[in-house]
Amino acid sequence: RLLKPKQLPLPPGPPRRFLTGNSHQVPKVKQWLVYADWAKTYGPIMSLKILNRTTIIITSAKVATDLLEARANIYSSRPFSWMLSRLAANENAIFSLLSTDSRFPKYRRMLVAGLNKRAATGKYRPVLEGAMRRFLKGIVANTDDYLTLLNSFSGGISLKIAYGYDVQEPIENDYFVKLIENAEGTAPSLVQNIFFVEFFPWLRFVPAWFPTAYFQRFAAAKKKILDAMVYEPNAWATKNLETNPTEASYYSEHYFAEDGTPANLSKEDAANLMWTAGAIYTGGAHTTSSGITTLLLLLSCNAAVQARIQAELDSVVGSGRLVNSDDRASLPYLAAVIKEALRWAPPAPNGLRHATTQDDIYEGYFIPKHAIVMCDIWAITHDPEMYPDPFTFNPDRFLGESGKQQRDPYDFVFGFGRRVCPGRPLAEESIFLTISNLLAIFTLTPAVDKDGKEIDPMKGLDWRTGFVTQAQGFKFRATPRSADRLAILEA
Ligand code: HEM
Repeated sequence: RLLKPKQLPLPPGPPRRFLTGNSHQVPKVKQWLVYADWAKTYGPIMSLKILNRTTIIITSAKVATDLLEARANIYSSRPFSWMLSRLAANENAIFSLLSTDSRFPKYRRMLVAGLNKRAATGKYRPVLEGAMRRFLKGIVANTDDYLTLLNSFSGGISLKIAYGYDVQEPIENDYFVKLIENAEGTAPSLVQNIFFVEFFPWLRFVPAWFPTAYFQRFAAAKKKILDAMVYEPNAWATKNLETNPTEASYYSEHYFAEDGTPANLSKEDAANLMWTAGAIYTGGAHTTSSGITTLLLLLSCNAAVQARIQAELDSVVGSGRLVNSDDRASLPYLAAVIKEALRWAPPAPNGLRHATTQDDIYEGYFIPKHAIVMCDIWAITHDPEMYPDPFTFNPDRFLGESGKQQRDPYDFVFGFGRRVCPGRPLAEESIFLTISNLLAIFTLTPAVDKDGKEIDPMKGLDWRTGFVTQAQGFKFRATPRSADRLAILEA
């Protein structure tokens, strides 16, 4: 007799407590390491119960491909959260938007078309090159401040592409750059903490002044931050386009009709534009800079890898000009280095949470409708079966005949199925341009202590917890390879 799906067991997981389930075990920091560790006991598909909600955790490429890709029709929604979606009013943002919402395919189409490779290497090329030059000049002035420089770099690209907005100097004081910097961690704080309103939705009617309604006041404060990131640049863009209609950006492309007059968008289309432009601004802000930070870390302590990249650059590009997008296909070693760095430290190690839209069965396990599905991308890119010796940074694994057989980590690092990152072409291009030109002009070495001894950047290294992680607490030096090369930056 066939069992009904609900009679099948959930995937295994750590032992649960009566009523509260696994709530006491939910890791607060570096979740990707904890889940990878649990997988050694419970296998590549696990389940947690947090009060009455099921979370499925995937830690292998096979399960991720079987479910998030092959069954994308079931696994491509986002979890509904009373705190994030409703009380902080973020349900229209693509990161929270349910796949069953009629706007979902529209948002995706707009973003995929707006951020594709042709756009990244064509109309947005001057934006990426300008941001790269600003970053490299900042490195000349003060290498120690590279984190601020990087956040301004990726924030600046997103703002220019999304709205046509030029960041103001000094960049770290720019209003919109500051807005996004201050918003870091806002959305995770609404979904990673356990709020009872998620399990007893009637609590949302408890007024904010009520002494126990801390969650209402918390959500209201976060709503202000999340709203500002979407409404304020949107208001700036519409106003700017009245006086500056030639500014090319994602926003202006939708705002004007083909004949150059305002397209008189319907209320719905104007809202879609506001939310998708907001997705470029927020989605692009920390991810690319996380990838570049990892490369700075790895390159500064790998002289041999750097020397090989520089030799490749010198033979393909020479020393008389900056590297540009047309060179990318001729620089396979550099491509392997960047790929390996993103495998070694995926910027979004836990990805973004998916959710199911119907009951499902996988390998004899029951996966309920509305389950939260998390994929531990870090665990996959550190699977020793797929990437032998996974903790070693080894770009050679992607080169030569055996390199061709190697599974591409970008299949995981940018997420899955219908939710796969629409910003990937832009991210790849900006990382390539920055790292190639950095090494064309400078050589990186670890920072030195007061006695002139090199400090091992891996010692005392830490990683930020959040949707996007970033290496913290290391320093490096950037020495110009020659005065002539440095001069190209100013040309
Ligand atoms: C190295 C850089 C980047 C990495 C590693 C990265 C990674 C990811 C990942 C893992 C997801 C979740 C996919 C899923 O749910 O399965 C995602 C979603 C997304 N990313 Fe990126 N991303 C990067 C850069 C960017 C950039 C530059 C932009 C925009 C300019 C962007 C915009 C988005 C958007 C809008 C989504 C949400 C898609 C959806 O919910 O349907 N990302 N990204």
